[in-house]
Amino acid sequence: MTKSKKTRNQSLGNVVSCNDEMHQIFDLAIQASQSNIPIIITGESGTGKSILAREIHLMSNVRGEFVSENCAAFSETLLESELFGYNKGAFTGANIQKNGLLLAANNGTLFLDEVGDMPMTMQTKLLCALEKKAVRKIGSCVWENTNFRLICATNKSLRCLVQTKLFREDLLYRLQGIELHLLPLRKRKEDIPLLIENFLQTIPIAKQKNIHAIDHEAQNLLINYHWPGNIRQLHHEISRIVALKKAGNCITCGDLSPQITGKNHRQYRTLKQAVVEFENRYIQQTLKMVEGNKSKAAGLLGISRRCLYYKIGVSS
Ligand SMILES: Nc1ncnc2c1ncn2[C@@H]1O[C@H](COP(=O)(O)OP(=O)(O)OP(=O)(O)O)[C@@H](O)[C@H]1O
Repeated sequence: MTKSKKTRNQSLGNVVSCNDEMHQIFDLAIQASQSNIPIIITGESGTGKSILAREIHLMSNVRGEFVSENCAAFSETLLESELFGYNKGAFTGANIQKNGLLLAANNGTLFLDEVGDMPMTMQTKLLCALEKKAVRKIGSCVWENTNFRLICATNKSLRCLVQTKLFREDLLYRLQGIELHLLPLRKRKEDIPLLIENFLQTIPIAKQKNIHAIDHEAQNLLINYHWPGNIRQLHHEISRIVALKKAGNCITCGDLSPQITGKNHRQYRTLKQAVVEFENRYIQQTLKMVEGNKSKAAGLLGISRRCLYYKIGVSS
């Protein structure tokens, strides 16, 4: 019996989606959660890898904690002490003995985010710990048993990292029991209205201000935007809007960021730049139409050959 279930709109706990491909991923995640096979979640930054990992932990039958670490956030030595722990006196500043996260995750789930950024020496130590199901603290010669379900996430291709010798091939095989790939938001635009609705229900300030709707035009602008930062960016956009909104219960175009409405002044071209761009395009089209014959092109464009040569930067 799973604790978290797919709801009517096919969401998996807090992971919301109405996209068919994502539903297949949800089904796979439910199946995977009931086994102890390592899981690797791939996808661009902000596509929901961390929240899916947490849902898998909630659905699984493990009794222990969900312990999470971002492998890109620490220097090599810090990451080592975070993961493996240390004995008192193991290095300057080690005033107490400390368990690492591999021990803290015993009987639970260890989630290693951005695993592709893990330094090589740490990869070797991790592989050894996974093989032995045991860890040795820094400065200790005692192996301590630990048994956890491993979920890793990466926005890089581990196969490419293996080819460039930045990731151990044997560790890759050890990690990739089941791969769950999360689509970028631009490939599941049907999720945008559902996510907006979800964020309006879950962002506290939206509830406080009773902002519960979005008008059609504003929603269409959000659907048509390409979302390079994926769902994280959409979440920030909605959080920003509700925080700044002074009046009204409905989000409108005027509330959206300039990069979404296309009114980003820094990206705006002057009239002169726009005219030059148009002229160049038009001249190239005409030249193509007359198969490069400059006299014919000049005639069609109503300018002298000399002027045409000047405009396309060729000396006559
Ligand atoms: N399907 C979803 N439904 C609801 N919220 C989501 C969904 N996917 C992502 N989010 C929200 O988007 C934000 C980013 O998600 P998350 O941190 O899980 O992404 P990530 O892929 O792990 O990012 P990174 O690769 O940068 O670590 C979070 O606020 C999360 O709650």
